[in-house]
Amino acid sequence: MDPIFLNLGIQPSASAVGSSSVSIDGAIPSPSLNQINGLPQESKLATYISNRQLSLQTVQPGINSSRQNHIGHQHIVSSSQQSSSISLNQSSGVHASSLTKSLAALGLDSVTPRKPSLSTLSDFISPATANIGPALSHSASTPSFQSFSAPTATLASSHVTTSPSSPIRGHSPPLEPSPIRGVSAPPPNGKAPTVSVGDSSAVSTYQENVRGTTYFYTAQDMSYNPSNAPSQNSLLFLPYHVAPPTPPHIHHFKSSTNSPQFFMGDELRNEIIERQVLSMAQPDPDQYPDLPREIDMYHDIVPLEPPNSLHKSSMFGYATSAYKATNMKTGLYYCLYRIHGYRLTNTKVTHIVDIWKSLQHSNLTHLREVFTTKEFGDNSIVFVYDYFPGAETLCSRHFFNLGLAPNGWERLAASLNAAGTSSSSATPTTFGSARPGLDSRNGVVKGMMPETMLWNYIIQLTGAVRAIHTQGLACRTLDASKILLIDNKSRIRINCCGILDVLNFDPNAVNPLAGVHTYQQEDLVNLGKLIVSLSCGSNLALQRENISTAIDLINRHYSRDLATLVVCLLTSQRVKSINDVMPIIGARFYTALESATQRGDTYEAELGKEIHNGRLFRILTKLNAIVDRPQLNQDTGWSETGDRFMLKLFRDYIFHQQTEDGHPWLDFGHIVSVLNKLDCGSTDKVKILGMSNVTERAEHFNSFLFRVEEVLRKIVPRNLGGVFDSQKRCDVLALN
Ligand SMILES: Nc1ncnc2c1ncn2[C@@H]1O[C@H](COP(=O)(O)OP(=O)(O)OP(=O)(O)O)[C@@H](O)[C@H]1O
Repeated sequence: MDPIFLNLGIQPSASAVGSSSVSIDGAIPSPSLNQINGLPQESKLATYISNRQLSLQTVQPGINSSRQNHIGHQHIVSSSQQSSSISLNQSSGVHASSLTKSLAALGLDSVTPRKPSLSTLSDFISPATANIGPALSHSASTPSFQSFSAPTATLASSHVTTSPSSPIRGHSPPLEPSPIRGVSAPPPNGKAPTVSVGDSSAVSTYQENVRGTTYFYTAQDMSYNPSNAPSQNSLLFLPYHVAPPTPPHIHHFKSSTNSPQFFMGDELRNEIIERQVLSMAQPDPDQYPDLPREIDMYHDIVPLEPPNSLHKSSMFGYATSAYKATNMKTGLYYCLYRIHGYRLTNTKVTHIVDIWKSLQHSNLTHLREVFTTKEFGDNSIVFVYDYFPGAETLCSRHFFNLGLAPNGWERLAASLNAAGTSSSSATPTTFGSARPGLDSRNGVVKGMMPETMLWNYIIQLTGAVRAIHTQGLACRTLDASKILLIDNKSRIRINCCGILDVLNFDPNAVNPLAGVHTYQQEDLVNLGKLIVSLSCGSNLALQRENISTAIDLINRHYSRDLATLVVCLLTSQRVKSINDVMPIIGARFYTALESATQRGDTYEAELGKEIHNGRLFRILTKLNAIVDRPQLNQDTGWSETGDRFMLKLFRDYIFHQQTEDGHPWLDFGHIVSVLNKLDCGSTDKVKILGMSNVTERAEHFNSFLFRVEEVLRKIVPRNLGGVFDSQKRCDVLALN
């Protein structure tokens, strides 16, 4: 596509009844410096706009006229204001056959060939990673020194050369932010900065004096030329943020839909929302009348188990309860795992607790701290773990949720008997359908876990156990009731590690960790038992009288590797170390790695969409904080009056457009495109027409942005700060 520079000119709209309009059109008047947008003469923005417009007029006439020959005529009028209207009006003889198409061209295509403005890529590509140049700005917060491109004429007046070793001394700190956002300016015409030849550390510096304050800029701050980029010199970067399509490697392993994927996929969104809702749930005070308000450094105590479910844990020998709680200092959620009626007698145990605290693995719930409390009315010891909203134990997922309990095991065993007990007569894939009495779907016998899922668990569990053993500890909680499934699919974490070490701590032992080797061997046996119980869908499979039937089932249903692994773990031929399991897992590691990588890719693609959404939301928040405040009519800082009225017109330009025949015109692409132009401070122009109290002029997107920022800088501490500060997540808005 030919280079197109939007040149938005004044052209009264035929259907514009009101007194003002914004139109996209041809010629641009060249405003004098002190007329520009009512900005003070010394304003960098005023200087920049003036020079930019002059240079556009002198340098680009051919481009402007050629563009006018290519773009069809359009006329779209805003409906929101009787007194004002906004129109897109491009002078050309060609008829507007498709409004949407042409506007899309205005919004997106027109920008393709242009060199990037300094701020264009800043939100997403850091100079370090993208290698595309320095000083890319970010529009989400206060303008930074890096985001400023100095105006050409003013800066040309002086420049100095310095090096990092000779600090610049100025009247004011050199990093003072400029009000200009996202304006790209070429280096001063014909006045290149001085650079010390042969001294690679030298930095070219410009200085500008405004009302007695000296600002210093490096050449890198002032301009960015992609041709200077070492490895990207043949690329031009879009000066706007546009949402790219889903990457093909993601698209092809997801179910594709016809609708454009602007937002995160439903499945992932629902999953995340569900977890967020759960993590913020509060207990019903009627159901839990005795719940303490605070325990140690934690408040908002929420039980994770139903009321009246208290029972003695078979693993710990004490009654236990799990709560979600919020840490007072950090506001983070944790799981408080309480052991009822336990009195800690010796503090030497802190040594072991410290080792557990230092142990981090993606398949373990991290132990954060241990404390004792009497807040529950007894002596309790509380183990604080990371909290995973919606986590459920493997026991509840696989043993109770399949509709097999309580007689699942019996049914499975009976099915086996009905099918005959010869382990050599069936293959894992055909067994289910070949044997009467066994309900099989997709080659999986009901009640028995699919082998791929089993291996997936085994890989994660052995990874965690390996990390624990390497640390000189033993897990001791390898049981389906102490393994959490933390998503709806297959991510698991071993829970409650370290509790038995504390509960069974012998203060008189010479070496409290002396029994670790024995416990590690027990871990291996427990892993074998866990595999058996998961394969058969029941803990009953582990009972002495059932175990041989269970092994027989495994032999018949699963691969030889799995059967071998179980036998090795459970019998005397068992593996001596967790590392011995790795060769049996073999190439299945690749499968696990592959699916983890694919998942990572998917999440990254989803995250990419949300980056854009969050940014545009921020812009909209800012704009809407200013427009339509009639009660503040007397204050010239707001959109109902004077110069600020243009912000309201601009809002209409984004959202309230009409076709020539008066119908509302909505195009998501237009909205996204315009917001992106605003965000990056595009130099494209929107022409304001016939406003009663504002002279006709073309407005850059960056000057709208400047106005929004300027007003917000004034009002946020006064009017909005309180509102947003009271929100826990005010950083998302980053208004100032
Ligand atoms: N770190 C955690 N994050 C989120 N939920 C957790 C966490 N730890 C435990 N839970 C939840 O708390 C509940 C109780 O856990 P617990 O270990 O007591 O299970 P249990 O089946 O009651 O075991 P036991 O029979 O030994 O008491 C479970 O539903 C579990 O999902």
